[in-house]
Amino acid sequence: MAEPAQVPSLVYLVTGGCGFLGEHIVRMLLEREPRLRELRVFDLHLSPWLEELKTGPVQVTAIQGDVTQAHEVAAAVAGSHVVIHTAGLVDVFGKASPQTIHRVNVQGTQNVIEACMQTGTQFLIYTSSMEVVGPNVKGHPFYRGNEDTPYEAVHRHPYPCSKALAEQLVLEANGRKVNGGLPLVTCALRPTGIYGEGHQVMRDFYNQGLRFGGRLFRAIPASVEHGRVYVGNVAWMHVLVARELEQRAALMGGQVYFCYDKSPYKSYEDFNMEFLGPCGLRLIGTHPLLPYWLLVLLATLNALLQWLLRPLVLYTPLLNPYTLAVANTTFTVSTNKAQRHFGYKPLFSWEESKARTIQWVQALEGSAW
Ligand SMILES: NC(=O)c1ccc[n+]([C@@H]2O[C@H](COP(=O)([O-])OP(=O)(O)OC[C@H]3O[C@@H](n4cnc5c(N)ncnc54)[C@H](O)[C@@H]3O)[C@@H](O)[C@H]2O)c1
Ligand SMILES: CC(C)CCC[C@@H](C)[C@H]1CC[C@H]2[C@@H]3[C@H](O)C=C4C[C@@H](O)CC[C@]4(C)[C@H]3CC[C@]12C
Repeated sequence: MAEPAQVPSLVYLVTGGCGFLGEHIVRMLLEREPRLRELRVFDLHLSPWLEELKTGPVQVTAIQGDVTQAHEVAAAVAGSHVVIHTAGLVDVFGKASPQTIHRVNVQGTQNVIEACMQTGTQFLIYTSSMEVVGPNVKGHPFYRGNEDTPYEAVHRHPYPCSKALAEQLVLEANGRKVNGGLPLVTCALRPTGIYGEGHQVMRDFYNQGLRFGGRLFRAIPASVEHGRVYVGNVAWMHVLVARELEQRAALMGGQVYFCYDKSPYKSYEDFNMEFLGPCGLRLIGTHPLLPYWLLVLLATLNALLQWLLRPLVLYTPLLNPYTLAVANTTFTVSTNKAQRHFGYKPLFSWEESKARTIQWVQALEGSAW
């Protein structure tokens, strides 16, 4: 006998749903979650494209709100079956103060957890990050590691510190009783460097290349491997976890999963050139054009300039001591934990991921960016 038609009955909430990853999660849910009755998109800044999503069969509710405001979070969470919490300040460039990063990423996550407890929402998926693990302050490489690989996760920068604290809150909340007496089931997903349509850093590299006559100048040794993952596969993993978490709560609850796909291991710059090259840019140099000590000096000068200019203007270059250190430290993952625990397989091949990203960069040419 055919399966009874699944009556759309579920309410999902995506915090940060208007961001780079959030938008892909929202669109993926509408395309691939047939049980959805309502999709709530909660964000500090609502995007115009949300309006076009309101014409479909699923009720799309746009909620302008701030995760640091507990009452706003509780109102958005109330009545939802699943919360995907991806809102956050992804700042390694000094745009926000350490206090603000902590308030949004840590206190905001605590507010989401408390809202689930108070309103009886049982399932919470948190978008964590590779940076919860590393690279650490000692610059230790993490080479083709997995969720169980021993690694000294020691951080000083506000962003990785905030992600580590937030992830810990989410995992510790697993099993606590929500209103109504049922257990909260949580898990955390750790993407490595996400790329794809809408990636701001990729835009910055592209615009920098255009400013230098189509040339980018190598600053990172080609031997330093960085793990990257396509945004569509990260979104797909979120959708899959949200679907499987109820049936596999005993196995998946309180777990962390790296987000991965078949994207090749390359240096950060060489990987970017997979997309920027076909769009006319050239990476000059087979080795870094400047010695590392000079890059450290330039990065330090950038940090000093940022501090001096802050009362007048926000100066946030790509190169600073932290980004230089991260870029120069190998960090790649090799795991199949997500496949073993909930049957994850990348939705997009490397070829498809590459083609989609190139198409997006090419469309940037005439854009206002
Ligand atoms: N981009 C990456 O490479 C990457 C890698 C690993 C993990 N992550 C994580 O993925 C998540 C999304 O990252 P992204 O790259 O899409 O960033 P993004 O900045 O594009 O999206 C974040 C969204 O959160 C919203 N937001 C920020 N502060 C808020 C607040 N106080 N209240 C409500 N909404 C708020 C922003 O408006 C934005 O729409 C983050 O948690 C980040 O730590 C990103
Ligand atoms: C030599 C300099 C010009 C460095 C330029 C590259 C630099 C801006 C890149 C290199 C590595 C990038 C980070 C890495 O992909 C992982 C993450 C974790 C994620 O949670 C947020 C983004 C972040 C920090 C990337 C930011 C940009 C970085 C530092």
